[in-house]
Amino acid sequence: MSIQVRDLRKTFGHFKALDEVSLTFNSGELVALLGPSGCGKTTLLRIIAGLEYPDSGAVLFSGEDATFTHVRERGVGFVFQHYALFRHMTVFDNVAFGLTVRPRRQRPSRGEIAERVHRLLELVQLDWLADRYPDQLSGGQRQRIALARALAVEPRVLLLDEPFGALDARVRKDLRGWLRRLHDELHVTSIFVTHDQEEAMEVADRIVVINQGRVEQVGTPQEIYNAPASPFVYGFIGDANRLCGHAADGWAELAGLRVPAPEFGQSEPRQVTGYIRPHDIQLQAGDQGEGVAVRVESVSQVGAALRVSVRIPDGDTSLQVELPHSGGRWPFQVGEPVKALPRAARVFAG
Ligand SMILES: Nc1ncnc2c1ncn2[C@@H]1O[C@H](COP(=O)(O)OP(=O)(O)OP(=O)(O)O)[C@@H](O)[C@H]1O
Repeated sequence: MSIQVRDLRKTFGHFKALDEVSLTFNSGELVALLGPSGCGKTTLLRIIAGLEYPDSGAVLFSGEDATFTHVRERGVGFVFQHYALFRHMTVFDNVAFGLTVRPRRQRPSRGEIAERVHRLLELVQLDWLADRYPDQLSGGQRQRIALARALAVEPRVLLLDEPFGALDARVRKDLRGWLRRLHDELHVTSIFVTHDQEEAMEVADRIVVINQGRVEQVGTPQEIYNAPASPFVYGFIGDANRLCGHAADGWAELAGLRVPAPEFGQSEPRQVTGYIRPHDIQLQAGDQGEGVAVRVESVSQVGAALRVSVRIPDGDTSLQVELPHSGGRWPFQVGEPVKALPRAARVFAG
């Protein structure tokens, strides 16, 4: 099922939590709502769920207005960060819950419920825990059971609010891969909230970047990473060197680095801010050749990459550079003069 939100606004007192938010979530897509704390992600998710109503604007499910449809009638499944499974119920009964509380006429038979619960427990690979109680599970297992429980009622939409937020880094990483695979199997339209850019990049088909209640950019993880639409997105997604300078005649001068700036064709210099990814800077040993002369400040190896910090002499600007490194001796030593040449940059006014 597709979901559309149109011109959503929501205020709490004088505070604008959502400001003219319009988005389309395609049927069967897995979309991440990504942004810093307090930007409005959860408010948007709650409005889609029917747990909150907007001040104005509309929510459409498969093209039909569902803005004020009751949460029970929307056919949504939820998983929250601290999803309280019923402590006095076994895993089996927790997953069966949504089916057993249905009115008699809509309720599947006991046999059908048992079959569906076991199928879901197999899907989340925890069938062997059916008789345990929530207190006897790890945090990661609890979230998988919470997901099985949300899926039991065959929701048309799955909404996940920081589902792995409370888990440690290792378990989070495992569960991300697992969620992606599960989604590929089920294709339920799913929206998940996260403030973790790596999680969004790894799991989502598309990412919606939100800042202060407004949509900054929507795109695939590659689009968002390779072509950030605003300084905010540059600062929020991936690492970037941020440099101030001036631009005119199609070129920008950023702390001594000269980069193309085709949007600034005017002859009067304008103040700009440029962003350069660490892996978009080339380093060449010595003081010959193209680029700006810099000095190596520090070198460290992180996995298969070499992180080099270099200092531009006229001022106190440091550049972070990332180079692939397959082992062996480091090509640059601290204190050495090198030439830095940016291969790609993006320049914004101001
Ligand atoms: N019921 C409420 N009453 C007053 N203010 C609220 C209410 N719910 C949310 N807010 C405010 O609206 C803003 C957006 O909140 P929201 O929970 O949507 O942010 P978020 O992006 O999900 O943040 P986080 O990642 O920290 O959960 C916040 O500043 C929050 O304090």
